[in-house]
Amino acid sequence: MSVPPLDPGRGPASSSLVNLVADGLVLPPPSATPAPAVAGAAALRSESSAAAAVPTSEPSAVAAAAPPDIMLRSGTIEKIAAMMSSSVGEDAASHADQPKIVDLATSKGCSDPRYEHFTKRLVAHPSKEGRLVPPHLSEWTRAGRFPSPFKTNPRTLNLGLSFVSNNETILVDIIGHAQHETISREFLRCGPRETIAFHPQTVKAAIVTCGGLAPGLNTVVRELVYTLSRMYGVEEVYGVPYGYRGFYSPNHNLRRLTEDEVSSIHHQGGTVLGSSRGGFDLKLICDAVEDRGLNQLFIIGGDGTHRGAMAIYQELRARQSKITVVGIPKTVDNDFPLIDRSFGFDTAVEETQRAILCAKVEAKAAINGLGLVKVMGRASGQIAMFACLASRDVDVCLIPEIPFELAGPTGLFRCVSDLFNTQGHCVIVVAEGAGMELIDDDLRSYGTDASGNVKRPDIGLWLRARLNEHFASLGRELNLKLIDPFYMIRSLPANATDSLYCSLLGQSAVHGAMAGYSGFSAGIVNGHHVMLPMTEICNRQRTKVDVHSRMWHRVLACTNQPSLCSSPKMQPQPVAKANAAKPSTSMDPHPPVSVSPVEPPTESDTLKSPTESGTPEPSTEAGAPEPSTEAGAPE
Ligand SMILES: Nc1ncnc2c1ncn2[C@@H]1O[C@H](COP(=O)(O)OP(=O)(O)O)[C@@H](O)[C@H]1O
Ligand SMILES: O=P(O)(O)OC[C@H]1O[C@](O)(COP(=O)(O)O)[C@@H](O)[C@@H]1O
Repeated sequence: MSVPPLDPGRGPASSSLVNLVADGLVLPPPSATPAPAVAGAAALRSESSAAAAVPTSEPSAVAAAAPPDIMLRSGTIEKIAAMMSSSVGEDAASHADQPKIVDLATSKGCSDPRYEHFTKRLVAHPSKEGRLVPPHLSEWTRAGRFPSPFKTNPRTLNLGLSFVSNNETILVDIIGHAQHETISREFLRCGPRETIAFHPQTVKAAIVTCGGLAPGLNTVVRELVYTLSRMYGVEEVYGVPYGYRGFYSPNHNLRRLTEDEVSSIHHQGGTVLGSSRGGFDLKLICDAVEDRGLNQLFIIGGDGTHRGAMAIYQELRARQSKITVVGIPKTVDNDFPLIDRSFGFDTAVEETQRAILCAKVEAKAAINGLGLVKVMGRASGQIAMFACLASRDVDVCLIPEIPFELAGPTGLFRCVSDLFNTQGHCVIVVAEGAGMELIDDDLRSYGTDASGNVKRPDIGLWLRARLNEHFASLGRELNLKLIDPFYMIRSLPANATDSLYCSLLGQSAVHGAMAGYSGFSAGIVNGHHVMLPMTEICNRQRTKVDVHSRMWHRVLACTNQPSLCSSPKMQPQPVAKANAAKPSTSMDPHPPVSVSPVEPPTESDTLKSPTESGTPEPSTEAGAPEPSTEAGAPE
């Protein structure tokens, strides 16, 4: 594929900020430099010749990358208010699009009642720290400045209309309160930039997929290849086999990825590149990247992968390499911090519903039928929670964030008995990390996987054994069917929603890399695609279900399940603040997989037998007290 000619012409002034500058309402940045004139495509055959042709100096490159502070002249608010259409005051979404016209210092002086809410509620963070801008190559190396090929490539000419400026941000904290102002952090918006940092013919991109599978991995890979190649004219894109180790392993070669090669991969589940856990060796990876002349890395993975990507970014930056490191968040568990949701989650929930329906059918067809469905989610109950809500066929949802008891008047055994009494059957969904507080300390974990994730006993098998034992001891019939769609829900190709999401993620990642941003991940926040600095991601814990949230209350309303835990010290703690940063910023070589959100149970809490830890149940189906059962070791 030939490289589209590059043209020095400027694109249309798409940003409202540009118009405000033109109108003299917003002061331009002191060092704002017009886009450089470029001789033409021939002059850009190599980046070095292009760099010579373009009057690129370090300060101007920085100016292009770092958004200027926006200063407002006094009285500006009124002028802007007068300029804006009357519809703006009525639509919260359009407010969110215009956060920066608010000046905290002068907002009180805004007399237009239409902007009262606007100034109170949607205030961009006044400090620079609140504007979470990802690093840019120009901060440590000589970044190129080239006009985007969108301006002249006949196939993408119209895309020039959708350029995004470095001043467009998305507010993170968007819930307004009448009583006080909401000061929001901002992320830089994704999208094609007018000026790019790489000449497309010099790009040597590599894509790697790490960790567990998620629906849509191949769709992301395909979109990365297509965006690089079709939108920018990049010719060299490589796939790294089997995760991080594929960068340096003598047993595997990088695989050239062309449009033809990847055109149909989105119809397959899994990842055509292969994936793995473990194998992260910072020096070997960075040396291999430099030796192979790679200059754009697209790293698709979860929180572990991102800690690795962050380390790679930091190391390459320290080496002053002109290499961008871009992450794309992946985890089927949907517990990646900051983003609205992770790709593949929707597909996984949809597939889980099928298992739930199957459980329901089996349960209803039997005397005292119990359908038990075990789903993924070692630290977070997101899949279980959303699948329960979506299917509406579940009686009990068990998640890692909420401890539960088996015996006693509020325990699971009693709850199941009651359901048999009232409706003759029941359906339970359990997330893999749930119930760990019931399992003896020595059996709760058995080592770690190659990435350092703690291995847990199978809660589905364990619960089945306990329930069977309990009902057998009562002499009461139980027909329990354990349905384990564990790997089935993540090995599918993406559904339509996830597929679209994956495509946009791939495009966002490429636009950011071509613009010269690094150490960031493309993600969706409040419905908009943004660049999340990796520091922000790596300083946060995985997202957990907040049991005091409205979403969990919806689950309780949907399942009608009682509290399954009477012990006050085992009550779940509120999630202090969603996406709250960890106190420490240090890299954690093997991040602990936190399963229990409450203080670890003491020995007396650990289940020896249900009756030891709970009150005997007052009645059985026949009205007699249920005898105790023995809790054995997990299977
Ligand atoms: N703290 C870390 N620092 C560097 N690399 C890590 C770290 N944690 C995990 N990795 C690497 O990231 C890759 C994927 O990690 P893993 O935890 O298996 O999946 P995920 O990224 O989905 O959480 C593995 O190759 C692993 O070695
Ligand atoms: O058997 P594997 O490959 O280790 O995967 C199991 C784990 O993968 C997960 O889906 C999460 O994987 P990631 O963290 O890599 O996204 C967990 O829910 C599950 O415990």
